[in-house]
Amino acid sequence: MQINLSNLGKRYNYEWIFRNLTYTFESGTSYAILGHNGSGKSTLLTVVAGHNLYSEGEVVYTQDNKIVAPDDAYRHLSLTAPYLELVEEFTLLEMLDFHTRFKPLRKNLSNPDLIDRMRLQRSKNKYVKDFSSGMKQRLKLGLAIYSDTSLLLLDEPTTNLDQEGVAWYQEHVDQNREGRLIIVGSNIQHEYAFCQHHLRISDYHTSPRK
Ligand SMILES: Nc1ncnc2c1ncn2[C@@H]1O[C@H](COP(=O)(O)OP(=O)(O)OP(=O)(O)O)[C@@H](O)[C@H]1O
Repeated sequence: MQINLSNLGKRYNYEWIFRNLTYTFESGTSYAILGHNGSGKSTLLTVVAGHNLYSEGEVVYTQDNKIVAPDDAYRHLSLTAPYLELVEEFTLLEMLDFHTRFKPLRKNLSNPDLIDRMRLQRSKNKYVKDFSSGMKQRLKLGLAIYSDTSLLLLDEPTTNLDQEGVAWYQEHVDQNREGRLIIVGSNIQHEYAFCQHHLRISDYHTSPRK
């Protein structure tokens, strides 16, 4: 997946979050969107994911040299973010069955294989609502990283993870980078250390922002 942003701008009410953003995210490359709290990292990620409307400019998605209609872009992407909820009423096995009906897994992994990779074997019949916050984060990351998508969007990926969880994230994202466009929204170096390019969202502010 390649994404071209042209003069992109997003406004909430009368406040411009970013403006005049022209940038190309190349396929097979990893990018970090950097900026202080409230600078607009999540806003840009949700706009790129098509979950949030932009106010001006253009977003063009290209896959294998063919333009992807914006309404179809969601088929090619996976996103994880603190504000996205899991289905709490499912057990882990039910959650995976549900998710993989819409988003098959990479590398012909089965659902039990993914549970092994997430190191959640002992919790396969546990309800998601009874997971710890770190287990929920590992589940969200596992679903995103291991979905068979060419665009991986990671917003604050190590939220709620301990040191072992951070190492797990780094290992698994590294094993699943090849050929994919990855965009990380973050302020924490260990979340985006693997990214070749950095986009500072404050470069696209129209005035100082709090
Ligand atoms: N739905 C909304 N309506 C109005 N303003 C919003 C909305 N969502 C976000 N904002 C504003 O947009 C700005 C950017 O928020 P955003 O969440 O994108 O920042 P961020 O860089 O991801 O922050 P953080 O590092 O704290 O997660 C903030 O001023 C925020 O208040």
